[in-house]
Amino acid sequence: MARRLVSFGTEGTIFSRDSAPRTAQPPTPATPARLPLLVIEGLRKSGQTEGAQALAWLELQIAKGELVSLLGPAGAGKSVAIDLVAGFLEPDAGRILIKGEKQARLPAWKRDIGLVAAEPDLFPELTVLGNAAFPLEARGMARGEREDRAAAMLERWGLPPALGSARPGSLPLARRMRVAFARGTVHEPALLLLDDPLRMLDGEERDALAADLRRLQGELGLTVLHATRDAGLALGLSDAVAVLDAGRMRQLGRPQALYDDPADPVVAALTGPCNRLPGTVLSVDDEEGCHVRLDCGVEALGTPVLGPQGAPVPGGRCTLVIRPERVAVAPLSPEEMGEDAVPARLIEMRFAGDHLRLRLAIGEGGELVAHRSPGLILPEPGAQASIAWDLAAARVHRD
Ligand SMILES: Nc1ncnc2c1ncn2[C@@H]1O[C@H](COP(=O)(O)OP(=O)(O)OP(=O)(O)O)[C@@H](O)[C@H]1O
Repeated sequence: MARRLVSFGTEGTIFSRDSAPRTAQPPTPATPARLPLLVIEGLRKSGQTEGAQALAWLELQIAKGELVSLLGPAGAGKSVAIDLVAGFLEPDAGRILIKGEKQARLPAWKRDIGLVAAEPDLFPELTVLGNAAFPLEARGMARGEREDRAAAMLERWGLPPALGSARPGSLPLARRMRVAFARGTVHEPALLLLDDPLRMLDGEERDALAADLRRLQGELGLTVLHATRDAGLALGLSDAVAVLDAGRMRQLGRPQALYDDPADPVVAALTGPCNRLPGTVLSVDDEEGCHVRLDCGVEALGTPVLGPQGAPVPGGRCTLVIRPERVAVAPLSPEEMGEDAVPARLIEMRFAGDHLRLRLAIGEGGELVAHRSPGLILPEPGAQASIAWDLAAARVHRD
């Protein structure tokens, strides 16, 4: 592996939105450059069972015109967070401010929000136009004006005027979701809450709606808090992403900073495919990086991360994290491949469209995955191979 210095300082915060050095707890909340439209401070909600935490800690700010995603697996607390901001649930602790106003004790219908959930939840007895106009009707707007505005908003979301008189039940799901987006934005809410609204769509329909959301967010100046389980969607759509796991926010950052510099192995796994290789730290050096003996016996180098558990220390347990696309693979001996290359054996190679997925055996019972572009010269299954990575691509986290 090419040796180059990527040292991590002790200043900064893992909750910074920039790819600043990773540091230990306690976290400092992210501070957007612009005045925050939404402020969430120390938000907490207990779960439905004794002692459980539905949301153990959430702290973030969203500036006007920004889209921030809550990314986490099923049960991470994303919907609970959205429901707390919407006013459907009362927090046990913490504060929510929208445009500087405290939201405590403000019922949902008085909050300056729009909401689109995973199910379109349209009113079956109303027409498409009636559904889209509903928030304006609830605010007492005269029929003519609200129908004009609703028709214009439906069109922005890609629904032609002829559909206005249809019942939502007659439309396919992708179009019903678009009606729900029109209904969620027609009253120009200060904050748009999206509880995984693309979850049930797939393929082109999903991509098209995601692209329209991003475009209309800019055109309408929407400020958005979006919840999703899908790392690709969160990273591709958002100005910033808050990674949630078991009710706790683990890291907040810009998409690329999160992907390149996850604060811990859990964030690494939640933000994209990664190899997590357990081992013991042999040495830590500013120039040479962190020298690790993996449990499979292979010695490897990575950049030490000063994360929530502290920095890796010699003799301590650690996890070396490396993204599959950062693992170079060649049908060569380690000597031919270069300094710090590791002998490997190809177990399996699978075609995955834009890349090939290689499973490789290393050391005694070790295994890792590499993604390589089709067209590269790669080893044959079972044949000799070597792998290598750049020091900056591998991260060593203290366990
Ligand atoms: N109203 C509620 N009050 C207290 N706890 C709740 C409430 N609703 C859900 N929970 C609990 O909070 C935890 C998080 O659930 P939540 O629905 O927020 O997860 P999620 O991240 O949105 O998952 P998914 O992606 O499956 O929607 C779960 O353990 C759930 O049982």
